[in-house]
Amino acid sequence: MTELLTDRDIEDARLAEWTVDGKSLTRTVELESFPAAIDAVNRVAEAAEAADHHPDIDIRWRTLSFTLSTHSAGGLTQKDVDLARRIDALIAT
Ligand SMILES: C[C@H](O)[C@H](O)[C@H]1CNC2=NC(N)=NC(=O)C2=N1
Repeated sequence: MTELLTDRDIEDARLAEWTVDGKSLTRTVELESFPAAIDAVNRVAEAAEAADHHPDIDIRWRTLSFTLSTHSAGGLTQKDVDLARRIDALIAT
């Protein structure tokens, strides 16, 4: 099983756009339009499936919220940090 990260590990990862609640990481982003938001969701979905690690995604018109947690570990792992970085790259404008 993948190991849980410490608070220090998460700080050191410097995920500037993400907020941490202890057991999950969240980033909310506003895209330029609803189709642009859906395109972003599709890019993230493809990366998530390839990594076999899946975010919770909330879609509200053109605002997306991604919430990351490793359910099988009961908290944050390196998989979440890696996926956060992938999401940052995939939604960068
Ligand atoms: C079998 C497969 O690896 C697991 O079901 C994966 C799939 N995607 C997952 N995604 C997330 N976020 N947490 C998990 O524990 C998880 N488990």
